[in-house]
Amino acid sequence: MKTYTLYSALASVVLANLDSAAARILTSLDQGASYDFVIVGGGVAGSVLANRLSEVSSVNVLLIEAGGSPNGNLAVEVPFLGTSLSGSAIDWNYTITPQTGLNGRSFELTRGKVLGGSSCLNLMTWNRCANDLYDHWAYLSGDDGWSWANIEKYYLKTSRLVAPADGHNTTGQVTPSAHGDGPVEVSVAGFLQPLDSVVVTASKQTGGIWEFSEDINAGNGLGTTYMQSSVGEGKRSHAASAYLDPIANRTNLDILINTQATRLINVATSGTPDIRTVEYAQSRDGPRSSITATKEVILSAGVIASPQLLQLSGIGPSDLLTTLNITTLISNPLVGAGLVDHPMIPLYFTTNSTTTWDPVLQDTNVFNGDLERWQENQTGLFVDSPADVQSFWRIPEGDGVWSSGEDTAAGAESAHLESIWVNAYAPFGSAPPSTGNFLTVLAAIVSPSSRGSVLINSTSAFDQPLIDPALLTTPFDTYAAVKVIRDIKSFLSTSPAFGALGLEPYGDLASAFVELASNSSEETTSTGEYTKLLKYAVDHSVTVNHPMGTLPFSSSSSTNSSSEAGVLDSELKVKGAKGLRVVDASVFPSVAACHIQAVVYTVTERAADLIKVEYGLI
Ligand SMILES: Cc1cc2nc3c(=O)[nH]c(=O)nc-3n(C[C@H](O)[C@H](O)[C@H](O)COP(=O)(O)OP(=O)(O)OC[C@H]3O[C@@H](n4cnc5c(N)ncnc54)[C@H](O)[C@@H]3O)c2cc1C
Repeated sequence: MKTYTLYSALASVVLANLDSAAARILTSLDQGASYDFVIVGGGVAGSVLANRLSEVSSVNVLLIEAGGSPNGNLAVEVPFLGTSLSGSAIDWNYTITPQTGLNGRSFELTRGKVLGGSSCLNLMTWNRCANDLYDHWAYLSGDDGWSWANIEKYYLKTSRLVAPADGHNTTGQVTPSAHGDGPVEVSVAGFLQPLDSVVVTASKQTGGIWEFSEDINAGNGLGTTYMQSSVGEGKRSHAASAYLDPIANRTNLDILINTQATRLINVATSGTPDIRTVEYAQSRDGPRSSITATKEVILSAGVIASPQLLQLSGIGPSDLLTTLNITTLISNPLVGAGLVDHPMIPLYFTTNSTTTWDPVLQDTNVFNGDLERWQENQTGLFVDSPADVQSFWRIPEGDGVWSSGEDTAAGAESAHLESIWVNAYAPFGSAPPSTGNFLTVLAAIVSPSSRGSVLINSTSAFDQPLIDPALLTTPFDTYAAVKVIRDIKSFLSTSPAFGALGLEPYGDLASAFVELASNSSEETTSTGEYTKLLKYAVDHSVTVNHPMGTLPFSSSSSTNSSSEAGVLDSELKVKGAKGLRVVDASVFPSVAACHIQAVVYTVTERAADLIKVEYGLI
């Protein structure tokens, strides 16, 4: 099943060819080329590292990327078309394993295969998570450098607030002082929808868990807020446009595209493995070449490919490696374990509002008109991602679910649940209805307790590993799936602002919504609401595409067998190895309860300084 099918059929007509003409971009390396740092993967983390390390003119940096350049791909540039890129040539087109928590369903997991990585295909929501996420990471790793007080300066280096595409007055919609002066452009929506003010009014009317927050990036990760996105002047601002394009004239950075790292090789003849050689190829059966970094290799291939490459190189669960006849260099069962993603349940409602953007999906002429408007002067619906408002909230302390388990969130300002408000039918796995007006509420669990894995089942880097996010496999997560739907149902039915929309649950949701039983013991009978909502969640859950945590960092002193064990030390170096670091979404030591790209940018900004300090470069 395809998770993001939104207007993919229509958008396919506007996909342009990749253009890989930027300077310093290579398709093969010169004989005898030498590099201090070799970075594998040119996504969010790899692009930031390539930029920050090559700021030092005395070092030479090589960035190896499996995909090509995103330049010239209209669907990357136009924010509204972002979801059409799932399943395209710049997607790795992974499929997750059949999910036991979802009745055996499996579906595609989108990951960018292009310079800029998944930031070229994502939905651009810009959340940096609550301060307490970073404080929790400092606590888990014993490294105060990860605390918010110390990492704030790195967040401020990632991005800057710019005006929305329509230049409207954003007073009360965002707090400028919470933003920095970095390369990624961030803005609130430049073509606000009628639904947005309804949700904001409802949040102000209702308060409590729905309370309005002027800026979700100002420290507290809770409340209903105008969504900020990595968009500037109506165009997507991604890792390659923000961090690579401006430095195309640097002569100490080479970018090798359309080239896949196939494994890492130990250069030590004895003692601690020194893993500074990268083997690479341009096709499954093509010749293998290799390059050795004089200082270190940094793996930024993302949450799926980074653990895959470690396992292919003999770093991972020794049982698994033995089964595949791979010699174990470093035995660590945590390599690839701990995969966590945010489950998301789309809820559909019909509405009597005629101001939804459903016609864009229902009529090619309307779609083309909006696209032409964007092409003319970057205005109109297509300057934004399909949603402009989001809400984050917690399951309260007194809730019975906590009697059987610890809080799954990082702290009191980190959410358990989220809703994203879309002013139309946002299709996930099925075509949109050909007529009618709709509201979609995307209900997500952002602090789930389920943990899955990424494990190779072949010795080729060209075969996808087994990716099991283990969605909805814990009692907390199934409870939270029902809870998030119920909280949204209650918000919609109690806040007067929604009254004028005439909302009615649509499709399977209509039969899942039943009146709360007067006798709570009826709740879990086959006709009770709890059972019906859980079935709805099991049948309809997808993910928000936020996988993380497959190579967690940890206390530098903890060993692989201790309870605080991780794969990396707190400076992101692979434990038990020399010359090898990992920097990407794999490294998160606990679940981040927000959309995670800004967290990856922030982590990487710190990582770049850690590397510079280690080699006396600052
Ligand atoms: C459809 C979708 C929607 C999303 N929506 C949002 C959102 O709205 N907001 C948000 O905050 N986050 C969102 N995300 C998540 C966010 O984009 C990612 O978390 C982030 O990009 C991860 O950064 P990364 O550096 O870890 O990996 P990536 O950005 O994925 O980069 C990894 C790079 O490594 C390359 N690579 C992999 N293997 C190899 C190899 N063997 N050799 C060479 N190169 C290799 C890849 O091609 C890729 O370029 C979304 C993601 C997707 C896919």
